Amino acid sequence: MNTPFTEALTAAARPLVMEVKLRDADGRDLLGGRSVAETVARFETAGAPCLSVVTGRWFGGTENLLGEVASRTSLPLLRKDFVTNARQLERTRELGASAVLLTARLLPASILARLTDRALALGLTPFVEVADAAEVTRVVRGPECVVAVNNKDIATRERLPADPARGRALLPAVRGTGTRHPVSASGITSPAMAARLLGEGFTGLLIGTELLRAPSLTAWCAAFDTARATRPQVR
Ligand SMILES: O=P(O)(O)OC[C@@H](O)[C@@H](O)c1c[nH]c2ccccc12
Repeated sequence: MNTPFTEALTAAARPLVMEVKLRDADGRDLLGGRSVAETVARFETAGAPCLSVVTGRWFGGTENLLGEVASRTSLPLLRKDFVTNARQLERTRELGASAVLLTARLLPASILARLTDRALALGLTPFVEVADAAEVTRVVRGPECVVAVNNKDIATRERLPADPARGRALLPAVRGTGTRHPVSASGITSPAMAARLLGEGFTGLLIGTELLRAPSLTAWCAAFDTARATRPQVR
């Protein structure tokens, strides 16, 4: 099943899910003096196919933030939060998202399966985040999900540096779920790293901090395009 979120990601020249996140895990501001509206406009101008909105309060988010972003753009939106029940999924839909983060680390297998079913029934793409091989085995309905490898550890509130080797090791298992959208998420810190992950076989990337902090998004995207063009694709 294709949804606006997966369609946009598949069709994108640059398959980057650009993230609106107000603060990092230590409470430091990430918008750099820009308003939410300006941040959304900046991502749209850079050609983002879809956006992620962090509503989790660890990162300064609220449900209102998702509503605000939805009122500013018609791009498909992913809600990133620690969703644990069906009511939150309904609310996510009401607020205008088209995809929702389900964090395998936080959810027992039966709950992950139930929330995946419920999200799909509501027309939301499950964006299932995994961090190890055991979590990958708990993904259900893989062909209808985005399956994202989180390069950071949510158990340490993502404070430690990213481990891109994790994605490389897990990619075959992630593909084995049947997903058409293996994504690499978190801790992507340069255009070269982003290009390398796509070269390794990820079909999309989720990037927050690095793009929010980039002095020029145009320059970042140009460097990314150059890095991609000079890297052979290994598939
Ligand atoms: O800013 P980064 O390192 O590019 O990471 C983005 C995103 O993956 C991160 O914000 C995130 C990963 N898992 C989450 C769960 C809830 C909220 C946010 C997140």
